Amino acid sequence: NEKRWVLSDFEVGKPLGRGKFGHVYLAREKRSSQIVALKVLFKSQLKQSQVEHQLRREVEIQSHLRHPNILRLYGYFYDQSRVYLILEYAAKGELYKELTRCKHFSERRSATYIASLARALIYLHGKHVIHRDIKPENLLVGAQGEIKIADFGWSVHTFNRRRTMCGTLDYLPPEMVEKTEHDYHVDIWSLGILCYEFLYGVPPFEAKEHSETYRRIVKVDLKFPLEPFVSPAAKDLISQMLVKNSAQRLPLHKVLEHPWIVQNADPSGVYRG
Ligand SMILES: CC[C@@H](NC(=O)c1cc2[nH]nc(NC(=O)c3ccc(N4CCN(C)CC4)cc3)c2s1)c1ccccc1
Repeated sequence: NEKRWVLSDFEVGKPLGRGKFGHVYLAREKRSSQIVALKVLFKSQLKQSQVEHQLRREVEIQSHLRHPNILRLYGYFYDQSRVYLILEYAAKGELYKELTRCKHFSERRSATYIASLARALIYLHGKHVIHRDIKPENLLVGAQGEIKIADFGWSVHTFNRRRTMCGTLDYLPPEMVEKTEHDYHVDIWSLGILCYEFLYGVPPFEAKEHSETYRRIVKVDLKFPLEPFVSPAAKDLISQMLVKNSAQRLPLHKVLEHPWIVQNADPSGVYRG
């Protein structure tokens, strides 16, 4: 959008949350009265972490995406000290807070979210984009209860490679932990981790020490607790996604055809409780 936005185009409201390098606020664009989320990032912090290129990529990628389960980026602007991203407002907030509150999700709710995310990833991969950071903290919930992938800070176009990694190891597949080459199959692994965490409330390879998590990931040391009860079909799907050899992970379109998804996911992609 060639429109040049400025801060005075918006009435800024309450803070909605915070993340790396800044905060996000509820805001209203004055001319259209459209409600948006205004993400404000500090240039100083971006510079000292050398992530300006990553932010440019996030903006470039997310601004061209159009999918019901991917948070829209409408535009951006900057001033002396900050960069502002004009984002779609997800009215039901952060998914991980809901997961913390519920402890774990039902099979229907989990399957509905996993199906929506599989469709969003099929769309992304079709555009040669890998998200690479699919985890509860980067998922939001829209007004109708639909799940939305946010924060494309770690996404890349498949032709270029990646550098160092920070944040939780839990979601990293073996090839990223072992720093070997990787491709869009990493998102299938993360979706399997996410499915497990939705159902059990914790990621499968969680451990006290990073070194222990690392060992469990590369070994694919997958165990299913006895509580809460989870159907064999769900375990089968997770086991077909958390496969060390990335080429053998269940392709996303097969995830959508899996019996557990077919029998449990709400076709509308919205969990109505
Ligand atoms: C995912 C992190 C990322 N966040 C975004 O980009 C974000 C983009 C974006 N769009 N809409 C959001 N909505 C909210 O954050 C939100 C939070 C709580 C809400 N409720 C509170 C409880 N109540 C009962 C219902 C309403 C409603 C909406 C967020 S966060 C980020 C990264 C860096 C810096 C700031 C933010």
